[in-house]
Amino acid sequence: MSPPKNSAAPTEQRQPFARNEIMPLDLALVAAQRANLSAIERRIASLPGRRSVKKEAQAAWLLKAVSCIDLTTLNGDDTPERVRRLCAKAAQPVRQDLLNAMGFTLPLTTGAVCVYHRYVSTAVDALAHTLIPVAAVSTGFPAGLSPHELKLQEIAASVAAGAREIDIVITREHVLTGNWTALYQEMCEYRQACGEAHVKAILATGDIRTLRNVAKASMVCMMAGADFIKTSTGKEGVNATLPVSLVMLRAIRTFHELTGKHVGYKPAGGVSTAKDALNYLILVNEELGRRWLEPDLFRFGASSLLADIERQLEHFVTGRYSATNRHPMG
Ligand SMILES: O=C[C@H](O)COP(=O)(O)O
Repeated sequence: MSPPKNSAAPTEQRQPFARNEIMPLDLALVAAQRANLSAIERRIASLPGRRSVKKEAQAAWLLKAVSCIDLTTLNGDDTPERVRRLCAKAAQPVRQDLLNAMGFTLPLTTGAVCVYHRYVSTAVDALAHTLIPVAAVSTGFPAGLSPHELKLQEIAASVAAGAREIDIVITREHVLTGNWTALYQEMCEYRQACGEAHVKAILATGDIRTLRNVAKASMVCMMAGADFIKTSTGKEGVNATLPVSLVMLRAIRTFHELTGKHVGYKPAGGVSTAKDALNYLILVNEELGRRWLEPDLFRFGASSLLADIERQLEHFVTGRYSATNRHPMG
């Protein structure tokens, strides 16, 4: 895989964010969604063997990955100070001496900082000198079982506090009971409550049991105006995986072929190594093409991925690995 040109363009030069729109629910299209498990497994098994990305190209791809990270803290013991440290890391994600040694001169930031609603204003203040957007997990994250009206109010509060991206969680029950109309209705209301803020629909794929459900839920959320579809909260038993990603990327491709709309993709939860990141980038590149490898259409939801990427970049520059604790996140 050749290295990306313009690996991590400054935010103001990035592609303008496209918006999806609400379209009518097409239940026949939902019913037509399939997932062939053995074909999916064969496709994923072929990934690491067929493509290896080495040295300079790998460093370029890892810088691209950094620009697509939603740098995340979603813990019960989060504090304003932790969020401020995370924001500082998002604004300078890779040490300047490493960037200098690689001859990398473009500004580099993460794609966003992702926090609970409580810390949106803290993050907005801490990032005020940057163009980095704040993403809020709203709608009763992670289970999504708060009363519907409260979920809509939480979205409105996050937007009012300055969140430019809202990561909503769907009600898994709607998928598990095949109630696609309820899922569509819910998602449409979330989309409307977000206003100008971009909305990412978290499917919680580890909870919805089958890849066919993943394909159908992806399609319903896109019809209901989701700007991104996202795998997981990071709190399910199983979070982002490559097979689930393949199903969601193909749903995005089908939706694009049918509507011309570009919907983004966000694998989240458990993506923690540079090698993982490269596999996801390769899969997205092969399934959707380079257009989807920009921060307006691709993000990693990750709390610890950046530390491993920085470690690998340090190894690329110095030939030595440093301890993970030399790359604190927050
Ligand atoms: O949306 C992001 C996830 O919650 C982050 O999960 P992680 O801590 O496994 O990287």
